Amino acid sequence: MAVGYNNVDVEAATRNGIAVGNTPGVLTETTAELAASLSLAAARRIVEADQFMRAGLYDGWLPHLFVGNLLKGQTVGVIGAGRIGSAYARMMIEGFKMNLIYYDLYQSTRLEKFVTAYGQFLKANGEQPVTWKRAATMEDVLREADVISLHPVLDKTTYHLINPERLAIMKKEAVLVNASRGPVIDEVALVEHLKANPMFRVGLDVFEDEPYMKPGLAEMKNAVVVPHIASASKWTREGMASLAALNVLGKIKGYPAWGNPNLIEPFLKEDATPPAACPSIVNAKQLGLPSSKL
Ligand SMILES: NC(=O)C1=CN([C@@H]2O[C@H](COP(=O)(O)OP(=O)(O)OC[C@H]3O[C@@H](n4cnc5c(N)ncnc54)[C@H](O)[C@@H]3O)[C@@H](O)[C@H]2O)C=CC1
Ligand SMILES: O=C(O)C(=O)CO
Repeated sequence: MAVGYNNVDVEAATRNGIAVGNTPGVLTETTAELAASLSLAAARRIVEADQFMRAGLYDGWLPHLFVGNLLKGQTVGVIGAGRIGSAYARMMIEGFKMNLIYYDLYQSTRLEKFVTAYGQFLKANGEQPVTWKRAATMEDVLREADVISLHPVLDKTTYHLINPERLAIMKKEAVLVNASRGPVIDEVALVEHLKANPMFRVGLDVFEDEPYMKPGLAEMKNAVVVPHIASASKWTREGMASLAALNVLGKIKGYPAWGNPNLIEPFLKEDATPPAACPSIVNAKQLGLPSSKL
């Protein structure tokens, strides 16, 4: 069960009349929160400092001990401003008063409106307003942002989206976070970049050859690594299980596909019968399945 389905050959499934279900929406905030956690952990060197403390190396406050990056007033870059990317952007903007630059194939009007409104609120309170920019190219995001989080789907257009050339244009003290899919980053190139740029930091939830890391990554102090736990909250995992089970049940019962997979709340109510529909079938259109609404 997952929202990402890059590991499924949807074309082959469609050719064989097989419906492919996924679990959108219930992972959005949980995954965005983990990306925000990785951003903070990398920017403020939390894991390094924790290891230092546990090793008994702390012998008093020092002005330069584990100095990291301040987020307030800096720029957050989002590549792939869909459900999760937009939720992450809102957290970083509202939580840390960061400015936004994003790159997506589509305009995220709702996100832009949110930043504009929040900027006006800050201004009305005598504070520096936050700003947003939709970048014309991914390179613009990489050049300008202080913290960059990757949230696109994995497909041919995003495979090794972060490569040696693109790493080279990022700021030397940037923070890069990936809670999308491992192969979005060329991990061998990343290890080399981390070695050459000790102030460059990453927070990774996903890896190119999961469950393995590329040689050298585990030794890098400027990398925070966690084992694909972005969606690991109880509410989310229960929601994923419910959506997956309701997709299967719906197919067995011959129900139509739900009309709007971005609006899955009716399937999650504990005190109500779920709609007679499959919550999210990604190849519903290609299979010619009828569509249902509330
Ligand atoms: N680490 C984890 O546990 C989790 C990882 N994921 C990953 O996150 C991905 C995104 O999930 P959602 O936000 O729900 O999907 P979404 O479909 O709402 O957002 C994906 C966004 O990527 C954009 N995009 C596609 N190709 C692009 C390109 N070449 N350049 C820039 N943007 C591009 C799309 O236009 C879309 O806005 C999933 O496909 C999955 O792989 C999702 C949940 C948990
Ligand atoms: O849903 C997904 O795409 C995952 O990676 C698992 O949470």
